[in-house]
Amino acid sequence: MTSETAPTGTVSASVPGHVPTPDQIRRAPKVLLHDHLDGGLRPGTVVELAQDSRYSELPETDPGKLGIWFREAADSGSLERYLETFRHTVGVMQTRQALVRVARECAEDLAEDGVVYAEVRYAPEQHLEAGLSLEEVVEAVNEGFREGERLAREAGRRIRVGALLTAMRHAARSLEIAELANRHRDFGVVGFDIAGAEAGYPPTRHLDAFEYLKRENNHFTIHAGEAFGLPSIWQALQWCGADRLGHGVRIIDDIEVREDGSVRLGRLASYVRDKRIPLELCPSSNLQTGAAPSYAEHPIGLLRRLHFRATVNTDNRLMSHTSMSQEFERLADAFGYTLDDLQWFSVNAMKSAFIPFDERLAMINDVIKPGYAELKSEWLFQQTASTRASEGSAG
Ligand SMILES: O=c1[nH]cnc2c1ncn2[C@@H]1O[C@H](CO)[C@@H](O)[C@H]1O
Ligand SMILES: [Zn+2]
Repeated sequence: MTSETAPTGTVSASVPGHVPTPDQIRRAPKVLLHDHLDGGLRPGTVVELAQDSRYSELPETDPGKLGIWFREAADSGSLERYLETFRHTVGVMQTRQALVRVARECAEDLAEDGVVYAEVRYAPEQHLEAGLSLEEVVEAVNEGFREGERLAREAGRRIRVGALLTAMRHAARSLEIAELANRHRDFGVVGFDIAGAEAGYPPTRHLDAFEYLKRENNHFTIHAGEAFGLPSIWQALQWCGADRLGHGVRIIDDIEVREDGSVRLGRLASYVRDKRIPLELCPSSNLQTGAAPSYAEHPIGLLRRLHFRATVNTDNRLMSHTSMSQEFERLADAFGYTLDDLQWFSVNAMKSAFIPFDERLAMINDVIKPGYAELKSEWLFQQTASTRASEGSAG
């Protein structure tokens, strides 16, 4: 497989340290591993679905105001309060039509943003209030993703979307959801996850689900190291056997940066880095829940320099008012990332996806690398043209 390219600061010979423009970032092929279906609805869709289903609890009925409400309510500094906002999105996602629509729009919106591969997660157990079965929920979401992929293709964009089935960590249905994920494997579902409030709900509560998935040779990620620190990450990896960490940002607590700039990794941080455990980092979400103070101080800067298998993700596009392009833009602003850095994150993410290795490799070699190469060569020729023009006007 491809090597993980040079660390920050070492730019390739062909492209000097050029911070990409918003347009280049949007056109760059991006890979998204951590995005919640119920955290990414269009505000206008929430309003319309609420009208259709006579859901009367929305705090605002104007789409613009509702979008702002979600962002502000999620800007709470605590994961628990952030999660309260999902009551309204889950509230309007209880019928087959609503699920198909939300999934279709999700695929379309991601494709429009230049995402070429996405794993989108949701908790089927939260969509049963109007009488759907777990199977019907999964079928509706899969149908929506397939429709969205098709509509994106018709609009000249390419995206592939896989689903991750989430079990809620405070509930007790994880084994059932793991079995559901296993039944729908190869039919749109690529893995399993647990989410919800972290403190007080360690991943080991769900050991039976993880052991079942391991026996089935299936894949899973675990939300860990977001609102709670190292013990949660350690349990997720060493007790539960997670393939990836949802967030995992608190691994930073096991890394010491000394005054002279040298760095010492603890045993757990070394394990995560050396075993190439993918970190599904979500910068904007972390700022809202208080897991990081600012983009510039977000641990992703250090984790990238230390060659952790870091990936960039949106978590909840509605609550964080973000997109993959936005996350990349914020990081490029904060850390001066170039197209080479953005390619590194995208290749890291593609390597860490739950689809078969040959398909990941094809995405890297046939889609991601050529996409970045195109942008870099475009920029190179623009540079040559503008240098010539300025030489011309000077002479
Ligand atoms: O960042 C997060 N940490 C933990 N749980 C989350 C996060 N974002 C969303 N959810 C939870 O996952 C459920 C299924 O998608 C959502 O309903 C929400 O409760
Ligand atoms: Zn999440």
